[in-house]
Amino acid sequence: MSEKNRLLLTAADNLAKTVNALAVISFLPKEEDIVIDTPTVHVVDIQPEILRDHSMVALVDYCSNQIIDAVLQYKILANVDSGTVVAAFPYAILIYDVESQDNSFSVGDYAHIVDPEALHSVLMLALELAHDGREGRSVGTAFIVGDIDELKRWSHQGVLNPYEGHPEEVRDVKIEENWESVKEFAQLDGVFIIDKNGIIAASGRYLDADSRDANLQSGLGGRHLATAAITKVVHAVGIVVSESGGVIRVFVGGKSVAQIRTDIKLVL
Ligand SMILES: Nc1ncnc2c1ncn2[C@@H]1O[C@H](COP(=O)(O)OP(=O)(O)OP(=O)(O)O)[C@@H](O)[C@H]1O
Repeated sequence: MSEKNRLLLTAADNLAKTVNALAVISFLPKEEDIVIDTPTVHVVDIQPEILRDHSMVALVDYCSNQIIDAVLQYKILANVDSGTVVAAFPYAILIYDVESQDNSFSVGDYAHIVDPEALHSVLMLALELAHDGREGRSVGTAFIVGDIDELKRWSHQGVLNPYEGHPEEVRDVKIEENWESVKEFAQLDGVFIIDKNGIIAASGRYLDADSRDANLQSGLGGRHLATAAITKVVHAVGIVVSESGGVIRVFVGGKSVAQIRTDIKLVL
């Protein structure tokens, strides 16, 4: 690690201790030879060097965009929704409040619809799918979590349901050992429907809610429209992993309530 990066990380550590931060989010190259006291999260898949000769304004713009994306992912990975983090960039150190307006989405906000632990698990899974895809290919799917009787009523099976007849313990999204099969079935056409406690009822499911009224940003296709539409008629939270965009969107009440860009990846 260059001497400059070592200094930046040490300064970030000191600042983190002063403001009692939850973590240092490091946008510096990850190397093993420096360990700081504050828990550190490394951001990978970024190329800050591309901004080496840019203006101060461009740098600030870059840092603020990156920190918004990183903190949204950090909130999911660490399962926190309040507190402060310190971000260390090659050019700057920022103190950032995880509750800031850019990151106001919080799993607990939807506890009246979905068990927060179940929603947290689905978001973790969505992040893994968005980052890693499946067998080298990007995968798009959606998880609709909520009132399962209503979800069944507003959807139908597109292909045979691979979860049919299986016991709850292999259908529970809160159990990490079950994620491998979820990732496998995410390649099927259609979506997952999941009850409010995180028990998967079906995958390969086609949503029948009328999406003609869904008012989403242009460029979003059938999967996003259908997910938005079903959350308007059913007490449910919809999480879409886009196959084409590297973005996870969360829908409630027919509207997008969070947009998580996944072109950067955090490593704890
Ligand atoms: N009503 C629906 N219910 C379930 N799945 C759907 C529905 N409509 C579309 N899909 C699924 O979404 C897939 C992608 O469709 P489309 O490209 O139009 O969606 P999109 O919103 O642009 O998603 P992405 O960003 O992942 O490409 C389809 O192949 C189909 O599997």
